[in-house]
Amino acid sequence: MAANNSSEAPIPPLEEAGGEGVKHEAEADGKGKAPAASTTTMLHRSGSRPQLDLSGAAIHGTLEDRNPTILLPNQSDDISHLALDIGGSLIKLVYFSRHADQSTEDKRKLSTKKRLEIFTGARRSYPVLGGRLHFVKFETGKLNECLDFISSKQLHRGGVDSPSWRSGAQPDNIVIKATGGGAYKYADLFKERLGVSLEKEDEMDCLVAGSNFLLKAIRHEAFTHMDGQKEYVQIDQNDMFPYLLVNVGSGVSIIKVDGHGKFQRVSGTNVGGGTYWGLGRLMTECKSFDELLELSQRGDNSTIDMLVGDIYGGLDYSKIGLSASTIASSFGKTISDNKELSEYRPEDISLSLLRMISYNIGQISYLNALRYGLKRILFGGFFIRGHAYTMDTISFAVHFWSKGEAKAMFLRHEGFLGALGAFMSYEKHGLDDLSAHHLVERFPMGAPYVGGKIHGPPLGDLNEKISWMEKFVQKGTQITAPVPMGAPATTGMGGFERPTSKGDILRSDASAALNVGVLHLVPSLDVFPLLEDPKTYEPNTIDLDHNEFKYWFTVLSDHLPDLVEKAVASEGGTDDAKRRGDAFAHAFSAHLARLMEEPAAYGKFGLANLLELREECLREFQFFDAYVSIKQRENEASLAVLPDLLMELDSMDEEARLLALIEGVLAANIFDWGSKACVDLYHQGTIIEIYRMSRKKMQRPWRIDDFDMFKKRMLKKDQPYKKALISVDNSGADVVLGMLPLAREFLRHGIEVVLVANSLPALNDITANELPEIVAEAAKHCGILRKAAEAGGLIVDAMAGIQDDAKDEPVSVPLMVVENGCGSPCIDFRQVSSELAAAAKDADLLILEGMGRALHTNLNARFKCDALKLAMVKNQRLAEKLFNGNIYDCICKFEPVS
Ligand SMILES: CC(C)(COP(=O)(O)O)[C@@H](O)C(=O)NCCC(=O)O
Ligand SMILES: [Mn+2]
Repeated sequence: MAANNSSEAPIPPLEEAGGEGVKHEAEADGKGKAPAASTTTMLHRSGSRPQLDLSGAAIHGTLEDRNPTILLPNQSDDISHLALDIGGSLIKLVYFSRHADQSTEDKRKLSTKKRLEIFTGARRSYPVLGGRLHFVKFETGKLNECLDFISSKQLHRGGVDSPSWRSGAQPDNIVIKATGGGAYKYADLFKERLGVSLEKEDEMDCLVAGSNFLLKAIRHEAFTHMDGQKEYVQIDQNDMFPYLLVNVGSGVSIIKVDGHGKFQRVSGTNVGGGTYWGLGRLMTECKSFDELLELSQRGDNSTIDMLVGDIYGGLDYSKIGLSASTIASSFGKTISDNKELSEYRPEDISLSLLRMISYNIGQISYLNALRYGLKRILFGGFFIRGHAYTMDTISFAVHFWSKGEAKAMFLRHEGFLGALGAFMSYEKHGLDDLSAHHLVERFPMGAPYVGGKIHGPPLGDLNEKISWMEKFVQKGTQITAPVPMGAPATTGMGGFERPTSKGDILRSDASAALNVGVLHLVPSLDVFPLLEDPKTYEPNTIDLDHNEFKYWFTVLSDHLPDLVEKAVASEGGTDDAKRRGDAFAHAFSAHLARLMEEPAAYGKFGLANLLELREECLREFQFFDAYVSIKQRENEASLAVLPDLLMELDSMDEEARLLALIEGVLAANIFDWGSKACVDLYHQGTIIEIYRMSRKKMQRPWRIDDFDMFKKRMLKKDQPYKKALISVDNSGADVVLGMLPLAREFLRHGIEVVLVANSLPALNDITANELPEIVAEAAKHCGILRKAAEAGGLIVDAMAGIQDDAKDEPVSVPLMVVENGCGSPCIDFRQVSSELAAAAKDADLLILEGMGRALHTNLNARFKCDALKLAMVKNQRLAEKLFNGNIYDCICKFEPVS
């Protein structure tokens, strides 16, 4: 295991390890809108390269606008960057697709923007638009497939929606950024087949730029892998450097990274992925890298390697800390065995090779880390392929040699460093100052189905996706991912016994692909400014460990038929809707199955992510609002009884009213179509009957009951609240009979109110688009709401024909509605809409309502302003786990800042 010194070692070829059995891809083209991506500017790529064409730029908008839109008349409405890393074995593609133009901003958004003085892209000379970053790979041997892919999507011409494509015009001199040896080798072919020139980018530059980008912009990109356990590590953006980057391709490059664009290739080794695959191919009859890796799962290297115990008569050499199972000499046993190659099991050969090479890489990396005093070693490159045993072996070597001082880390996008770096080298993609909060990672329905004979996901439209899913289901391909996750047994300090494997099929490469989703770029997302400490903030209340996941797997699977029925009905119950419904159910079940196998498969995954995944899957099959008619029905029924409720409330004194209002919120939070228990309940009566019953049951003290503390603070005359952010939850009684009357009380106290609602539908949650209409309806019966809604720009014209019971009241504080940037039943305050972030700046009270936003997430979140968390617990297990309580318990948790 001699380390190569950089001065003597042959410079390894800078390409990736790989082989057959790898196709594409971790991408899909869901048509669902990303939350809150709102843009008005027209941008496109010019004919020659994907850059902004600034000619004829003009300011668009009024002069008072702080940050007016800049109209670029010569830009098309689509900008798409494509970059390639063409290695010896694999071609990696990274491309950016812009969202379709979403300039149709509704009145609410425009007036809110103005009121809150929201601007996007203030730090840039031009705004960056929302879009998606896709990661795709092909075997280099199947270059034609890659060219067909680029051509079918017209990626080299800005995508199929770009004007140049639609007009059929053939732009000349298109330049695509590319790195890797193939950028030289295949330049002519690209020119011939696609008419594009490849602009070569230095491979080291690209690796470093790609790695820096990932660490900076993607949350939980890096992870450690020890004894089968994956643990995500959040690297502090301000403390990223220095680190050692080890890119394990066909050969290995070792780079010391000191900053952005600041690095030095300090070493390398020619014993890398290519060596494993090359020797393996010669010594076994494997036809692909993956096959070889799969064999190692069942190998026993002690039949080939000379172990310490072989030399010491089965004993440890404890004086120097070597256990009997330590490999003394890789392949050493074969010297004295007198056996032919064919007499060794290919499984054992593969494992010996894998261990020899992985240890060697780990050791050389450690020595270089030691040489430069570095503690962090990041491993990338397609040799790793998300293969648990490879990662464990490398980690073990680093841990062993450094005596635990240095840490081996791996990257989820390990194979795409070069391609990402090439992508970053476009001068004006505008992505350099992105932060994690701008990127939302989504796992499209194709993700669980990579590998096997059917490759996916489908590249085209919805119909293709569905038929692909149907084909998949017919074939009955197993939805299992037996990536070995069991802890390999270690014996003392020396090394591992044979790896424990969970099955015979290795989906190493597939799992590597599964570990990355499509990155949705939503420039209008922000960190919520009232978070006490965004760095330590964790939205999920409960860790989704294996046990917990098992529970949620059952709950969500059981709920699926009902959800599909609602979704299909929401689309008219047509045959097409039924087909989509089936496809959705299969896609979501497959995700669940995949996560059941490996809970960390999609990065750090909590219940919030799981519930959001379900909504995203629905959108992917074009179910944009499964509960639309239920929501409408419940809104109407609730609005009909609202005047009576308001009258009843108005007859009470201030203190009694406040209690009735909070009781009302808790009682009405029962209308939750995501909870099995509640859905069962709905069969027993009308919405109004259930609401009455729920109110009657409101017995204090509630399971958490800070009401008195809240009342005291709320009614403090010398220090009234100024502005309350009220995050609402469900449609119908919840918002109409619960939250609106509470908001009205705040307005009555002269407190400005901002209602915060979902950007996209999720179950029966009310959305920010739907809310103004409900406020307007309610305002017909209530002067306070009407004046405030008018002041907040929610109602533009005073409505005719309504009783004007508020004409004598002074000009009201405003009532506004903002969207939260989410399309999920939960909320992650690291990624909220810029609208909400702007509205939050001077708020002194935050109210979170509902199980999703106040219990599953944010129960333990701390804010810089007072916070009131209100919810009814509609799940027995959660009630027990969090509060040692029971289903239908109520939570009123008040957390004043001082
Ligand atoms: C999806 C939900 C979080 C929505 O609850 P809400 O925020 O509307 O109070 C909730 O319905 C839930 O946790 N359901 C779990 C499934 C069940 O208990 O049947
Ligand atoms: Mn809800």
